[in-house]
Amino acid sequence: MSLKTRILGLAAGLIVVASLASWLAYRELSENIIERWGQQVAEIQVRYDSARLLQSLEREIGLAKQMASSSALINWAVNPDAPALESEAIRQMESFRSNFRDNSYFVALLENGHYYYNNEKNEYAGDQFRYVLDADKPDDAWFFQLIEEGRDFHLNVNPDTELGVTKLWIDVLMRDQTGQIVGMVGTGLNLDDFLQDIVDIGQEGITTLFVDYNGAIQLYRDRNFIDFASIIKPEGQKNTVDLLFDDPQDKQQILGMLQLLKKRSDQVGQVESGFVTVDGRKHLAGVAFLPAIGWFEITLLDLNTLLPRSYLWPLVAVFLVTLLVTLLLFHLIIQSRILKPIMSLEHAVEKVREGSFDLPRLDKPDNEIGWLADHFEKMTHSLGHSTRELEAKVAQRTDELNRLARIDPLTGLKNRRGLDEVLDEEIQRARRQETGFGVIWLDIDHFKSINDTLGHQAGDQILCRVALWLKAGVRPYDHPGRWGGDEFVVLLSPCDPETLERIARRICESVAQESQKTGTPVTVSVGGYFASPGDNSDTILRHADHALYQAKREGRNRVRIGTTEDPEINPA
Ligand SMILES: Nc1nc2c(ncn2[C@@H]2O[C@H](COP(=O)(O)OP(=O)(O)OP(=O)(O)O)[C@@H](O)[C@H]2O)c(=O)[nH]1
Repeated sequence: MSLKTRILGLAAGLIVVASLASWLAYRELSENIIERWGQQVAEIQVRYDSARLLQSLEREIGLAKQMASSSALINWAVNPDAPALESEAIRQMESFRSNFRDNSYFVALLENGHYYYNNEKNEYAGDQFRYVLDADKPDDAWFFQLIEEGRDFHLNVNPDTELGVTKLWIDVLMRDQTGQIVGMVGTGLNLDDFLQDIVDIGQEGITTLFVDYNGAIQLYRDRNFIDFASIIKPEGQKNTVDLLFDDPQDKQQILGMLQLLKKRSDQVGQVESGFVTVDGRKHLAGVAFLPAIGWFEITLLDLNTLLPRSYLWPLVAVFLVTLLVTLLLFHLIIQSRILKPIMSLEHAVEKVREGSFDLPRLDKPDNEIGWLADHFEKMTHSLGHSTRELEAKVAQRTDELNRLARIDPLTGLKNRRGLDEVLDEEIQRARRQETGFGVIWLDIDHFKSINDTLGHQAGDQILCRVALWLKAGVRPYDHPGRWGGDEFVVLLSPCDPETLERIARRICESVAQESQKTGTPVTVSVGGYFASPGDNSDTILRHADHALYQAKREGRNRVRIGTTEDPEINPA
């Protein structure tokens, strides 16, 4: 796998991991934010709803308490059979009726159980006495229960079957100067209007309900859940708040909150909150205690409706786009700053490996890779320079060796190999140009005895001298050489037979004359042969050697020129 693929794979892997981590962090964070926000909203909402409820009830409760402390009503309750007191009391009741929001009231006397009532239509004018409360009638149990409990104030949601109305009743006990209970007064609020105005305010995602000390539902948008006549129901038969929750843990949680708030009832404005599931949807529940009426307010916020997670999707989109742009930028930077320079460097290394020091243009970014490329370029230049220098030296040495391999070390003339090469060249040239060339073969006479008498070193000296005289006796473009031992060969080109003979004689004579001057006279026997085009080296050398042999045989120190018709060479 290439480096590019690996780096891009690694980058993609890292980005996937980062995205995953970011997504988890986003989920955790968004949940956290929504929860914190929800808790704040729940607390504000529960306080707001409580304030709205209390605001709408406070005036009615105050009026009802005022009515309960009216002396005309108390006096009458103590003496219910006195007609004067009754008419004064009814006058008082009617004056309160016009002040109550519902324009209705009720008065119940403990002494005789008489129940008085009039409504906003003044339907029972002059006939306010409606019926007698019966302790044995379940519908009237509320009255006797409240009297027994001795609670001075109570809110009660109850249908009055006698009157055919369902109201939120405000019940206040009437006491005489000694504190004895003498009756009960109050007013009612139309339940449907109340639910619509205070409880079911139509805000999507927000549910408000009120429960009493026992958790019995007193006000809720769905009337079927309301625990009517709660006060007279035994425990276990009440419609309690846990009916709303499917999860037993939620029930426990809410009931726990009610207990806690009840304990802290002296601390004003306390709110508890927690998550619950209602109708399969997660809600945040805010709970507050309303000591003025002895109820709890519960506000349920459906967070998915109030703040759907889709609101945060633009954030996710921004994140994803940023991620993609980052990946693209990362790719471009890695490509231009690392991968391209590395690839151009690799290409250059490959060229050097193949023996070429002419580098292509290298990418050199201002980083470690660029510096490496620069070092490599300089190193390659100096390597190329040294290699060229070395190659030149090797070629020079090789030429020198080649030259030395063709030179006789003692005399400095061509050796046998050198002579062979020149002979081949001359044979070729003769063939090409259809011209002949001359060959001289000479041998020092009696050289063995010179060696024997004067010594080998003196012999060498004579060989060197003969070489010098030989060189001096031929033309600059001729090729003198030492064939081996005391034998020398000269190739004459261009040449004709006359020149061959003339030069051969000149050599023979100059050796004899010059050696005289040295005190060690020597002579040479010389064989010559004029090679014709088409002659090969064997023929040529054999003829020259034969001519030399003849010169020797005829007494030495003489020249013999061989011919192609020589019967001893060509016996046929
Ligand atoms: N000093 C010296 N002697 C050499 C060298 N090479 C060969 N010789 C000697 O040269 C002599 C050649 O003798 P030949 O050519 O056979 O005989 P010659 O005595 O010259 O007699 P002819 O040729 O018949 O006149 C031998 O004794 C070799 O040992 C050399 O490099 N230096």
